[in-house]
Amino acid sequence: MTVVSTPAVEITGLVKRYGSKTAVDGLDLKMDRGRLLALLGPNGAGKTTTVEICEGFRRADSGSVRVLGLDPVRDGAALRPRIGVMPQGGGAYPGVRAGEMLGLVAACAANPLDPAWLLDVLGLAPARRTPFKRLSGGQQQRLSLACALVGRPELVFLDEPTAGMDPQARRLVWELLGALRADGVSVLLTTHLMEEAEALADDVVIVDNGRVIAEGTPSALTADDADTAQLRFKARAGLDTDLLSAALPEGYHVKESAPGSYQVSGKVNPQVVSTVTAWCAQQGVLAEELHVGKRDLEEVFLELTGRELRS
Ligand SMILES: Nc1ncnc2c1ncn2[C@@H]1O[C@H](COP(=O)(O)OP(=O)(O)OP(=O)(O)O)[C@@H](O)[C@H]1O
Repeated sequence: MTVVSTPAVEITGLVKRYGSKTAVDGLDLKMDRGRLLALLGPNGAGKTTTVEICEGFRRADSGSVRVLGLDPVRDGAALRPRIGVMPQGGGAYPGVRAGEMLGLVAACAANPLDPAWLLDVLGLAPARRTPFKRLSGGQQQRLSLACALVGRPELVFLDEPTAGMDPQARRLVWELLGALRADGVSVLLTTHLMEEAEALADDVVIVDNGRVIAEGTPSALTADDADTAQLRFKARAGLDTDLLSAALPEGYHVKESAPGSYQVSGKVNPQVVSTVTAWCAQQGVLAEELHVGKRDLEEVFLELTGRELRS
């Protein structure tokens, strides 16, 4: 007998308005079990709203949302023990100690992980007696992650899990998320850090203005059309790209994909690089961040929207 498992998350035509503001505007998303999916987008794109609807904290205005095959509002009681939630900003009783808080959450689960082990893995063992309000922002975030994971959820929602963490703490969290994924846990995280999405995700969904504007594996999203390395650089906005295109061999074309970000289409060779830098020098312009190679997710976003991801 073939067992067809329902997707971890399936969203169709999701719409959510706050007054006259449409935060989510017809969003479709499907996430299979055992995947780590990063919902990537700039501030205000609708990521948190989407995740909160999946968690059952907010109601959709229209559209359909299924989490592990269940309706997050109607079937909330059945769903809650099976999912882990790390909300943006976290929160706890200010006086509760880190270890006590995790112990309390663990006590509510049928088959919890060992809280002491989890504190250790997340670098929180030395802080286990520290009251929540005295933990650093990054420690509070890690404790919030520990609380989301201690009940061995099948699916975890993490809203900007590493926001405000130093690089070392971020590395610990990335390692733990990698281990979860290896164990077959499904993870949906939101981020506006493209490095995070590239480092962790099996699948990336880029949202902007409440809609999906691109989706796929990180390598599919960043693959160039011609499968060749391309040349990109930054300089002051408004360079005469027609003039620069004319200076290049036939078939090459330069476009300003966003103010001050330039992209040369065509296969890069040493002569093209030298012509571009020489032409900029003639204009008295410094070509900065000269980059030959595949696009990264930041550049994919820039090309799709003409805006920086971290706006
Ligand atoms: N409770 C609310 N009342 C009114 N507007 C809201 C509310 N929550 C969110 N919004 C608006 O809805 C839009 C989407 O917000 P949301 O928090 O879902 O985006 P986001 O992608 O998670 O952003 P960020 O990366 O900043 O967390 C934004 O314009 C936001 O200002």
